[in-house]
This record gives sequence, structure tokens and C-alpha cells, in this order.
Amino acid sequence: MMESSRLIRRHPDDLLVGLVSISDRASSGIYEDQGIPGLQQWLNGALLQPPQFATRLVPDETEAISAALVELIDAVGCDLVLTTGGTGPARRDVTPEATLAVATKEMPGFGEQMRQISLKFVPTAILSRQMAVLREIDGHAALIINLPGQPKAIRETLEGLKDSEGKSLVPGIFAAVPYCIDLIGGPYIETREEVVKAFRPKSAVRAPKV
Ligand SMILES: Nc1ncnc2c1ncn2[C@@H]1O[C@H](COP(=O)(O)OP(=O)(O)OP(=O)(O)O)[C@@H](O)[C@H]1O
Ligand SMILES: Nc1nc2c(c(=O)[nH]1)N[C@H]1C(S)=C(S)[C@@H](COP(=O)(O)O)O[C@H]1N2
Repeated sequence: MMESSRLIRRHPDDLLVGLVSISDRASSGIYEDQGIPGLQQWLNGALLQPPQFATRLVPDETEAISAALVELIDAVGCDLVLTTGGTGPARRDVTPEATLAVATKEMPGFGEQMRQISLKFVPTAILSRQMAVLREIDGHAALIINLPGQPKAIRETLEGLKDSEGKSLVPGIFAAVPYCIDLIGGPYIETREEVVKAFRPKSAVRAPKV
């Protein structure tokens, strides 16, 4: 049994993040998981308020992945769940199916943009079936996003592509995450612009605190 203690929001803007690394080899100890540490490091650097994390390392099994997603959202209370791994065409790659099985809405724009970004790095980006969905339950909703398994792909996808001066060439998908979390009733999150500039329509931007 997985332990599922609910994360407690210390502040209304506290973001509760679930991280799920999906890898047969990392989950069986053949190699060390780099997915969860990579995601934690990126989020701690990108967000103005460091989030609270709940993490799970699971094999490429549909039921285990779906169970981890449900547990992180329904029992732990996460607002955002990022998965890494298992999005390719290999027989054991089942992360998109396991994600869809727990979804109430599909968010196809994320998958479209992730493949666009990844194509700037590797021509095999079209092999990734990664998707994003919402899971809406009584009184709570969460965004789930599938990222590729290669540790370096985590940053590439979330942050996008920049030129040598740091100017954004292709926006990373994280630019749209804060507004999506607003719209599903989650906390108001702010990012470090030098890592990724969050976009919100003017009417949704909160006045700076004085
Ligand atoms: N959690 C991880 N930690 C470190 N490296 C990883 C991890 N997941 C994937 N990788 C690396 O990225 C590559 C592509 O990821 P993919 O999710 O397709 O893995 P895979 O080939 O299905 O193998 P496995 O599920 O055993 O990680 C892997 O072959 C591996 O080199
Ligand atoms: N940004 C980025 N996306 C990427 C890659 C990468 O190196 N960088 N690798 C691709 C490859 S080779 C595959 S097969 C798919 C699926 O990867 P997964 O099975 O690890 O999820 O992601 C693709 N997306």
C-alpha cells in the first residue's frame, strides 16, 4: 500500500505538486532515477514560491501509474502532477493511456506544444505521445502533464528554447501552467521570468502586493 498523507497548504498560494517518474529500470534499481530530482530542481528554480512535493517512482504498468495519479490528486491533494517517462511507442510505454484513464478533460494544446518544442531538439519528438489532462473531483481539480523520460527533456519541454542571450525562441509549456491552475480553482503561482515567463491575460494578473 502506498502511504497517502494529504499535503497541507501553508498559504493559499502554496502549490502542491505530485511528481511521478515512470521507468522499469529506475523503479527496479537498475539505474538511479533522475526524473524526480530533475523535476524538483527545475520547479524550485522556476517558481517564486517553492512548492511542496509528493513523489512516486513506478514501473511502466498502466494500473500502477493510474493509481499513483489518483492517489496524488484525490488523497494527497495535488494541484499539478508531472509525469516523466513512458510516452513513446514501445510496447511497455503506457503513460498516456494511464493518464487518460483518470481524466475528466483532455488538454490537447499541451501535447501539441510539447512536440513542437521537442522537434527543435530531436527529430524523434514525433514519437512521443505525451498529453495533458484535467482530473476534476468533488471540490478539487488538478492538471496532469506527461513529460518525456529523458532527464534532459524535462527542462527542454518546460522551459522551451532560448537563444544565447536567453531570449525565448519557442515558449516552454510552463508559460501556460499558472493560468490553467487559476482557471481550475488552484493557487495563484508566479514564476521567475528569466527561467519561464508565465502568461496571463491582463484581467487575470493580480495586483502586486504593496
Ligand atoms: N527515470 C529515469 N532516470 C534516468 N534516466 C531515465 C529515466 N527514464 C528514462 N531515462 C533515460 O531516458 C531514455 C528514454 O526514456 P524511456 O521512458 O523511453 O525509457 P525506457 O527505454 O522505456 O526505459 P525504462 O522504462 O526502463 O526507463 C531511457 O532509455 C533512459 O536512458
Ligand atoms: N525535449 C525532448 N523531447 C523528447 C526527446 C528529447 O530528447 N528531448 N526524446 C524523444 C524520444 S527519442 C522519444 S522515443 C519520446 C518518448 O520518450 P519517453 O518514452 O521517454 O517518454 O520523447 C521524445 N521527446
